[in-house]
Amino acid sequence: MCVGAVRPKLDLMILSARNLVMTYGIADTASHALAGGDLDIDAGSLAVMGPSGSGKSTLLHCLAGIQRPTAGSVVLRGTDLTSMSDRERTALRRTDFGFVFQSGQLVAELPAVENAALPLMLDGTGRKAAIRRAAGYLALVGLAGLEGRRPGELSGGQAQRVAIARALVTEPSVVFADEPTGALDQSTGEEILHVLVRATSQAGAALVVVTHDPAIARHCARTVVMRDGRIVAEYHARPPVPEPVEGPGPFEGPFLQRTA
Ligand SMILES: Nc1ncnc2c1ncn2[C@@H]1O[C@H](COP(=O)(O)OP(=O)(O)OP(=O)(O)O)[C@@H](O)[C@H]1O
Repeated sequence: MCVGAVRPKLDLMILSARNLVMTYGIADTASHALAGGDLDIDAGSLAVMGPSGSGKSTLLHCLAGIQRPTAGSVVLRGTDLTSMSDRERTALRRTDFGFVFQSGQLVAELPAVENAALPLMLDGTGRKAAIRRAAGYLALVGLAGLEGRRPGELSGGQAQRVAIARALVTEPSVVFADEPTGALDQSTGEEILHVLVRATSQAGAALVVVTHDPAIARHCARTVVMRDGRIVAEYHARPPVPEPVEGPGPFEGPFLQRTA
């Protein structure tokens, strides 16, 4: 493991969804949460936006193998998740995906470093090695020195940093975050998103963030907008404009450029 170094990626396209359909209920009561559509996820950060009920969480759950779609495929580096058994998908989630939820969902009795090490210990890594690796990821998210604090002794933002370290500790291919800043104030939320984008990039993982907040989505390199179960728009952030070398010039902040 090399925390902080970019892991080489041989194949840029990590996850591909094709013709995704998710229907809840039947006949008159059917609700079409995903109405068919494609999405490719490669290295970098992707925000999924859209109004309430547009299908954001359902899309995330299908991409992450938590739910099996009614139709369509989700392929992780050549392996179709939709043709796997529940047991196989559960095993794949543990090794290939990391998750960050709205509130950290940390174990109150355990110190930060043990919370971050939990996925490794549950997967059979020895305690000492797991804790050493978790401490590296805590440092990556700016929590060096706070390894021994229990969740009750951490701020909301610090707790989310522990959750980010926990999501990265298994060295996943993709980190999925569902409204990861929803329980934080605006400035802490933006700070945490910045940490999440930077840490996942440094760990060599792709990031998929569901959010309703454009200020949060702006931290991601790419944004898709959903409506009625479909992706209806896609934007790419412009690369940051270099600082002018001499003299004051017009400031151009990062903004979104519509590409679809
Ligand atoms: N378990 C379920 N049973 C029936 N319908 C569901 C279920 N889960 C979601 N839905 C429906 O599917 C549609 C999409 O829901 P989803 O939660 O994916 O949307 P969302 O964009 O994430 O919404 P929010 O922003 O409010 O979380 C909605 O119409 C919702 O009511």
